[in-house]
Amino acid sequence: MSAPIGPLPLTRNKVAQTEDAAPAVPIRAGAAGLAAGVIEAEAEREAFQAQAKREVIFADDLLPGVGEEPLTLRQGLAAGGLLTFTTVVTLAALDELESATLTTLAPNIRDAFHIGNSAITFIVAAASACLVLGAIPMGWLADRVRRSRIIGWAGLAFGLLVTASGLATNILLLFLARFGAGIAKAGNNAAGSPLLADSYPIGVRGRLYTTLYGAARTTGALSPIVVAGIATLGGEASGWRWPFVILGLPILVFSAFAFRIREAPRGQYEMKSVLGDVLTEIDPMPISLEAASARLMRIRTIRSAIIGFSALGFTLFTGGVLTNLWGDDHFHMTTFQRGVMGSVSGAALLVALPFVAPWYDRLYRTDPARAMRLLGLCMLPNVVLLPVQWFMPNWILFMLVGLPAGALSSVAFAMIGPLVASVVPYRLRGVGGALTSIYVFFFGATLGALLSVLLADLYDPRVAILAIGVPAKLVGGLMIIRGSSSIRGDLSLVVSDLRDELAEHERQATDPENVPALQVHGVDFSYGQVQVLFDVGFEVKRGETLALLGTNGAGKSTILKVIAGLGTPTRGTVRLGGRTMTFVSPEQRGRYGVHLLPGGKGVFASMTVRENLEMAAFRLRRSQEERDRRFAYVLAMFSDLAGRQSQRAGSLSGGQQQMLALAMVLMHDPEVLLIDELSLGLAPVVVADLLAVLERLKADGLTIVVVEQSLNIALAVADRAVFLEKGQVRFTGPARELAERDDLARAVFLGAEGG
Ligand SMILES: Nc1ncnc2c1ncn2[C@@H]1O[C@H](COP(=O)(O)OP(=O)(O)OP(=O)(O)O)[C@@H](O)[C@H]1O
Repeated sequence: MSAPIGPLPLTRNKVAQTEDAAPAVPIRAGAAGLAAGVIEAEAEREAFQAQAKREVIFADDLLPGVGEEPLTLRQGLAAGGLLTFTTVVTLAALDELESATLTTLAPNIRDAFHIGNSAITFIVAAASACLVLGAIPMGWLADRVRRSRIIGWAGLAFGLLVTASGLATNILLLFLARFGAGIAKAGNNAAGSPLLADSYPIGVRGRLYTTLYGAARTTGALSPIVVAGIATLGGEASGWRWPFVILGLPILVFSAFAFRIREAPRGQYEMKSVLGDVLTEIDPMPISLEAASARLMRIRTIRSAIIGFSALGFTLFTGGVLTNLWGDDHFHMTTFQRGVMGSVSGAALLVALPFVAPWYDRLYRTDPARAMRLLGLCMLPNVVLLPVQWFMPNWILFMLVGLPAGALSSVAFAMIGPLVASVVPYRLRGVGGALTSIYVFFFGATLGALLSVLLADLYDPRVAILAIGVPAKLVGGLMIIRGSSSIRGDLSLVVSDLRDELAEHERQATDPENVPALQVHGVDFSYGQVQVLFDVGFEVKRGETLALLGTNGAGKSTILKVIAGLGTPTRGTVRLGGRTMTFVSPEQRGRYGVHLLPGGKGVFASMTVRENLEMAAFRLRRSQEERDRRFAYVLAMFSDLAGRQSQRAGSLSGGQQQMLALAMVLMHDPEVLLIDELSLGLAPVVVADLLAVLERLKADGLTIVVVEQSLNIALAVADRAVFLEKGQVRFTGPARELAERDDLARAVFLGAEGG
């Protein structure tokens, strides 16, 4: 179902544009009065923040994937074609089929290369770490380039390196091959998962991801037998080489299929569901890992899922080992019996998945919060089942009680993928998945493993499981259940982002000539837990100068930082020339022509004027011609500086230093120039010189956003003005009109009128 676009049932509370939105702090006598005033002002700020922060929640049937017609798995697969699904799942299964090579063959490899136990243990550990570490670069790539190519190339590399591991002539080569294989293996996980989300309808995601997970888990469980079987057939001396060589080959073959996968448009099912149409972005700007992570960690559902699943991950690495150790020590189980126990547990997961996955999909269609709660609820029975299991008198009962416990945990893990995919902005799915696995595996599983080892060593495996596993399942389950209350809000964010994109798309289609140079739409920004920008939005036309005015602490500098990429908004979009720039790094923005002149001292005091300019020209070091051109331009504009090139910057006057700082920014040839506090603390005559420079820049076609404390200066320089108060836009319009708004103008004058 696709939702019609029309008036939206918003519940965001807009603050009325009245004078009393900016209450003055009462002036009292003495320190006590001042303290009371500050406390009162702080309380007011918090109340204001709580009010302004209220969420936008869309009606359920406007959320992506909610209220849609039920789909069978077959129908879902038909929508995206079988090739994508079969290739991703087969590669995941083949990847896991070789997963036990190193561990199973460790003694043979140790003997073949005459190394010690510690060396082979180190190689096994390093190879596992590479898999997790590889997730981040692969996830980052998956958000930038065609995912089918990542799967293809990473698969080929993985297949080759697996095969090469079997041909290694010394331990260093084997180590390098496993190191590379670990990183390459992350490619299919990191790119396959977002590709599935974009290739198949939202209504079958639970089933798709669980099939992927189930296939990988099954072949992973079979891996030791397959590896040991091939090695045995291969003979005593070089038998260990054969599993690598043989298992690498099918990976190579299936990786070749990946190149034939059609690259699904990013976010297409969210767009179809919310907008009824698919928008494609031509030449998207590259996403920065830092900005993507910052945004993702601000999504409450993701935060809860990450904490919840990391807690669950505490027994991920060690649960199996401790179970087997207990079976051996306590029940004196034979190797065969332990093998049976392991296989039966694996089979229990395969029995549980076909029930829970469609259930998740069904719940998600009607109520995403309940779908998320289901995952948390899957964990809670473990809180009771684990103690019962670990006090069973014999191994059969130990195994039987362990079946539902293990299956339910695994089912919850299998569902991380669809849950994360639903709330992550579609541009960030690769990094979103990678970040989740880093947390779950590194912080959860590794920390849990260390604690388990410690407790198992000090006491016994049962104490380790009960002391770590039980609280971990309780905390994990409850965190996920608690997090379910935020999923509607986070899905609503997905909807508002998509609607904003559609509006922009339509606008660009109807009026391509008038795409603004800079757009800031619906930006929320927080420093830690303190939100300082609320739904801030404005546009700047090409060649226009916009003044940002406002009271102290209103958020003017912060919005400039958001535009320059020095802060990632929790919500909202920044566009440059109509292209989304929200998640682009500050360096990249610089390359696209966005430059910030920050407030305060912006020069290197101990260096000369020339050296400062040379520093600024560093980026142009490869083009002497361009460098000379910029020097000539800047020195012509700042003739006073031209005559002081050998003078130390620290010995210049405040005004000259401000000129030099501006000159340094201009060395970068900006298209959009952001200036924070242009005139602060400068003498009127210097300010007049600066204004003349700005006039020239305007004449040269630069788009300028300038933060100004002084209304007079803003009026002198700007075409339009935006007035911010307590993080909200209170006025947008011609600068002259702002001067006529007594209520707002007074706030500036009462703040710091300098000009
Ligand atoms: N790095 C930071 N960490 C925490 N809070 C910050 C940080 N920088 C600014 N703030 C807070 O964010 C709010 C907005 O600050 P910002 O500097 O953007 O305001 P401004 O309008 O530029 O104010 P001013 O004109 O006084 O510089 C203020 O309450 C400020 O105290």
